[in-house]
Amino acid sequence: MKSIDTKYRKLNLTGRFFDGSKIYFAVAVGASLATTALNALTPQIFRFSIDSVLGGEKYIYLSGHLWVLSLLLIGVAVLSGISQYICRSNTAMAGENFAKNMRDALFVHVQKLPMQWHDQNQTGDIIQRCTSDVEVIRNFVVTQLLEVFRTVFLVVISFVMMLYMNVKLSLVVLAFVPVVVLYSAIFYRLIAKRFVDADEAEGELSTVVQENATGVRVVRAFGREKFEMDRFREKNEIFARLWIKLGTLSGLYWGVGDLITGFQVVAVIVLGTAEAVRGAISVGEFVAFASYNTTLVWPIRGLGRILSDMSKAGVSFERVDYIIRAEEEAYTDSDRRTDRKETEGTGRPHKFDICFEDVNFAYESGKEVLSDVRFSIPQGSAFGILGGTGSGKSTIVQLLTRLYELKEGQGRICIGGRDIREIPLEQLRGCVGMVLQEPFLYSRTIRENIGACAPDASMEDIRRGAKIACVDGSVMSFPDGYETLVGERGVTLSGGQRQRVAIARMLLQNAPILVFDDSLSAVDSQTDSMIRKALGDCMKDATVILISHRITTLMGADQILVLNHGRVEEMGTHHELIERQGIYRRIYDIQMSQDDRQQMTAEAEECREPAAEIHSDSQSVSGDSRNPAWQEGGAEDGGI
Ligand SMILES: Nc1ncnc2c1ncn2[C@@H]1O[C@H](COP(=O)(O)OP(=O)(O)OP(=O)(O)O)[C@@H](O)[C@H]1O
Repeated sequence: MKSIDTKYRKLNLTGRFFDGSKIYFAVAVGASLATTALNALTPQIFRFSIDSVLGGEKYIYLSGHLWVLSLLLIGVAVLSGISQYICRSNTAMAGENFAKNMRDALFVHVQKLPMQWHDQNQTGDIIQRCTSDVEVIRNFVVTQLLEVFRTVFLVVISFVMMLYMNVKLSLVVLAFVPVVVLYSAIFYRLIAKRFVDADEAEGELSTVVQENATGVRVVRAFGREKFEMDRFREKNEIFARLWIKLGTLSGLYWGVGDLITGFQVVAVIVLGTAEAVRGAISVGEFVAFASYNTTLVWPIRGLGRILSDMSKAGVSFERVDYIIRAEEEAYTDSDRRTDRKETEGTGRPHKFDICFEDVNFAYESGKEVLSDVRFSIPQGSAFGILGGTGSGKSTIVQLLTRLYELKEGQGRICIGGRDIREIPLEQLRGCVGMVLQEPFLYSRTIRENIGACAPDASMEDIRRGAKIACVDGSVMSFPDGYETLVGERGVTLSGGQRQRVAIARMLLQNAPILVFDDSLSAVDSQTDSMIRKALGDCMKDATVILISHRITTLMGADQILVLNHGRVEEMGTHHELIERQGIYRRIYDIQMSQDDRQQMTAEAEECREPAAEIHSDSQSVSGDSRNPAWQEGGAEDGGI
């Protein structure tokens, strides 16, 4: 039952990806059959040509018309060439369309898969499923499937001709067919499992390469080259060994196959010669028969290749289907609405206060990461979150944007009084601008990176965002300015520059809720303070969530939440928390040694006379002090 279901899914999937290519495929099949039919005529022309010379009385009428046979041969060759061309060009179009549809569908689907799915699947393996597996399927569906049609037609047509010429010899040929088919089927079963192993080994090898290419700095910094080389060698060894086994098996298949077909050809030649000597068959007929036999032998032998390709394609189908089958992010009823008008209760929220109500959360691994988390953030205020590594700070913002979903009974998160599960995902995420500690930058120019979320942004807008994020000066110092190409994941920029480019990108998104997830960690305290001041100026209405390990980054927030092992330990303003003598106070004391306090005072003084780059950046940030909370933070920085 399961296998019928799987086969049906495969057919369904194939049909779906053939959209727009069916006509090309049909023309290719038609042209291939025409070529086969034309080729089947050639042995008959040879037969009549030979018999007209050697065949005596019976064919005497042809001897004066050999030129007609020559013309026929030329005509068949020309027509065969034309139909070959039509077949190949249409096959290429059908194949490329098919693969394109498949890649499109996979890419779009992967975009919609939940974070849990991405957590459980390796990037290298996903890439392989979307590229080489698609190629294997394309190759089979377009090339081999066509071959199946051609083979069946060729076998039928050749066999009819052979039967027509000599029944006894035809039966000899026929006797070998089940042997070859059975042999191919056994081979197919043997090889199928090995293809699964080889494909999986390739996925693992790709993952090692991908991880090393992206993590090259870490590998070098920790001197992990040898370890990584050994890891690669091990995977490479397994991969090579599996393909060698496959190659050996294939060699055995073709060797034994050659032997079987060799026997068949010998049998036909010996018996055919005897029949010709006996006069039961003319020399021309014998030559034509041998020719049909040869054309018949190869496609039947090719059945093994078709079956082995089928097994490869079957494995690749499973792997691609694994992605297609994966459920997309949990969409609520409101997500499915096509009418995205801003009607009450369905569209984008109108208010942006945030409320976490008794939130408990665990990832797939099962351990509870957040327990009874309860807090609210009024619209337009700044909210700081402080907590140790792994205390659940990032989880809070991942839940806010529904990158991970709260299940029934795990509490509620509201924006503007509405449960976020009722807000369409697109609208929800459009409301929240986020900068991560290690922001991802595209391998494009800085201008394109900053404008990535705002396609209509002008150069002026881009520079305004960059100035607020205090990165305009650095960018302008590059020879190519905003056209500077950022290497993969921004490797040509420093960590702090990457964070600031990401902040500029977020600013252009114009979101009413802004989340800074430890996103000022790579900039120095002075620049951190400058950026916060500039942001405070221009983001007066935004609801801001600041996550940081640095008390100076958080102290100006209206409320600060201290998270300890997923629980709310303390909450209040900086002054309240200092007075409380709890964890916050202890961290404050550790971070603010007397020396630091003095240094901070000096830095704050300097802030009033910023360094060249920062000065030029900050000067361009216009406006008065409009976000009291943030400005207060700046003042406190200065005041200590
Ligand atoms: N995708 C995930 N799948 C499973 N567990 C996760 C996942 N993301 C985080 N965790 C676990 O959840 C806990 C909280 O992680 P989280 O990233 O929220 O902490 P954090 O306070 O932001 O830490 P840091 O300050 O180091 O960034 C950690 O124990 C972490 O291992």
